[in-house]
Amino acid sequence: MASSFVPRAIFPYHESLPRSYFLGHHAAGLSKMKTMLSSIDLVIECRDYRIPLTSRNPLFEASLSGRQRLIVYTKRDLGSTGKEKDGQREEIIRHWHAPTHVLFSDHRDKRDVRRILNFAKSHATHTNSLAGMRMLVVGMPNVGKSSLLNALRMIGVGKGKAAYTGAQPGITRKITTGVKIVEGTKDSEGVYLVDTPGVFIPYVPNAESMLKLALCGSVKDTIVPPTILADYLLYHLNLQSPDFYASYHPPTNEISDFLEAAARKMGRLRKGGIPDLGGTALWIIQRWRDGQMGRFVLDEVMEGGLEMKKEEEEESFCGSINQARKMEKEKKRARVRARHLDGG
Ligand SMILES: Nc1nc2c(ncn2[C@@H]2O[C@H](COP(=O)(O)OP(=O)(O)OP(=O)(O)O)[C@@H](O)[C@H]2O)c(=O)[nH]1
Repeated sequence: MASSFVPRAIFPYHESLPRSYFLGHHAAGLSKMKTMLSSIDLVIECRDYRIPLTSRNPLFEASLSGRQRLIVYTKRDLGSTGKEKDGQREEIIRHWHAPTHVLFSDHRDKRDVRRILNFAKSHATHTNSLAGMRMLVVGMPNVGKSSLLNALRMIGVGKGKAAYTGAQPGITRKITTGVKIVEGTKDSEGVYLVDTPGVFIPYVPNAESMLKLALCGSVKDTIVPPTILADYLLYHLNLQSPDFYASYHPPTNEISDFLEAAARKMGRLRKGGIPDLGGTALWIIQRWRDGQMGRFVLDEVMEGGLEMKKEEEEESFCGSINQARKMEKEKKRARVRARHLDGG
């Protein structure tokens, strides 16, 4: 019965989860961004509205400082239902970043896109450059950079898609040439936006952050086992409301029961009628990513939350790529040694 159901208060710790997804094209993209910085007037840094703390990449702070920044929290439609508590959350987030300007966006909402465009235009009037203004859009993989670029171009100059977008991370691999998003005038060439590849954090400070990033699509779906990810989603669904999955199963903390019932209901069966749990897990996760299984935020947003996050990063050496790689290798070696000792 729903009334007697008690959701899990904490999610079990999964030590074996990978904590790194820093790929070659992430490192290459970041170094190219640094070399371009002198010709850039404004950096638009995208973060995911559902994980406003976890999708912050300290590498951008370290590498792209010295340029004015606009922080855009993307995919607002997937984390907000426009209620009072959403407004309060956004106020706290604005407060975290003051005096840096913050905007929230759903790339299909013209008002949101216009707000970003207006910010770019007002920045351009202060730039006073005959050659036009160049902006860089940066952020974690799959956060919605290319979708935002396309939306700005459509509203700004009425032109169609200039960048590929996709449900998996890593669609943009290279830095593009600038795309016009605001027409020029007799005094200026207009505003150009440069798309960049998503850059992942060198070392994720804890296993739960990795689960959040994976759930929001920042790492490929092959990196974290889908049933663990679906279990993490179930944990959050239960904290919000088990009603979100009422058409598949009554309230439960048992991921295998839930996936089995959903697989049977959707006819996702293997040979011999065995439920396809992995495939069903991915399907459920995708439904949540599409906003069809509740719209909510995974990070706890509170005053002082950003400062606490920065302290956590410093403790876990998040800014040091080499150290992170070394730690990851050492952990792998320790796991292999432990397996040998167990005779496995
Ligand atoms: N619901 C919703 N989906 C969005 C929004 N912005 C982007 N998406 C979706 O998120 C996915 C990733 O978007 P992209 O624009 O390709 O992300 P990216 O940051 O350029 O990805 P990389 O190529 O990894 O750098 C796509 O499926 C988009 O349709 C948004 O505001 N709301």
